[in-house]
Amino acid sequence: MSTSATSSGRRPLVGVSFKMYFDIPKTKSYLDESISLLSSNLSSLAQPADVFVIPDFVTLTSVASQISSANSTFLLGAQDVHSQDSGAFTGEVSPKVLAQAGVKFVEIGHAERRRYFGETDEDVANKAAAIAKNGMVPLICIGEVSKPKNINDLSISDVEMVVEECWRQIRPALEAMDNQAEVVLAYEPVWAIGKSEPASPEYVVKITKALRRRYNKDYVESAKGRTDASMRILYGGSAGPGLFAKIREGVDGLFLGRFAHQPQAFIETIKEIAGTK
Ligand SMILES: O=C[C@H](O)COP(=O)(O)O
Repeated sequence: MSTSATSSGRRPLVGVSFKMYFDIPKTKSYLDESISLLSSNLSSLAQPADVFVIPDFVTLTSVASQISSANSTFLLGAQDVHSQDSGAFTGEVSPKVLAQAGVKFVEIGHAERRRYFGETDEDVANKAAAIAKNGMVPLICIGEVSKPKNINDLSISDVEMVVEECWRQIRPALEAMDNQAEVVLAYEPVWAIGKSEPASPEYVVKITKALRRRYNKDYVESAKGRTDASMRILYGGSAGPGLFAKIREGVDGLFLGRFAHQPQAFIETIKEIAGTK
């Protein structure tokens, strides 16, 4: 796909994480089918989009080989990383090695890593800086833990409270990175992950628009040297085909999980985000 930007200056972005759902044969067959489907649909896409897949660490290099031997436009992601390039950190994975393996996006701060493995905002900030230093893009997951009580009738201060909770998770990372570094925010309300349906489109648009306003106020208009184009926002949390059109006002794409674990559903969602001719 070409690298030209959309009118917003931000290229659409969509990707899927396999979390720990796929075994080795499933990862291979999923990629084979998705690569073939994407390549046969590529010429019908209305605009260029960045499309990534995030396998587990064991299959990362074989997925990289599958992508490159098929000359596919898929980009590679990783589910986590350590903040140091090398050292005595048994069981961890180096950002330098991920970059050597061809990784472009590194997911950090996912709600499951925060909840089960104690990842903190400080860890996320250190990892974000290491990812950017190694020439990759941090995909920083943020989101409020609890569903607001009056979700269908949010006041300005309700929205501000959610944004504040998210902003506490992202600010240390933005401060730790070079101002020129590109970043992706995956806004995933924790209460909407792993459910049968996503947060309501109205809610997602309100929060994601407010997140972008906050970013522009704090980092673009304040002359901190960041640009509007250097941060893309994705929505994640039980997202799938049919959602993007309803929330496109607030986001640059989707971060998919279970509802893109069938290649056909993944490709359908990519087509919705890039548009078709
Ligand atoms: O990493 C992806 C997100 O956590 C969403 O997962 P899900 O769509 O299966 O809820």
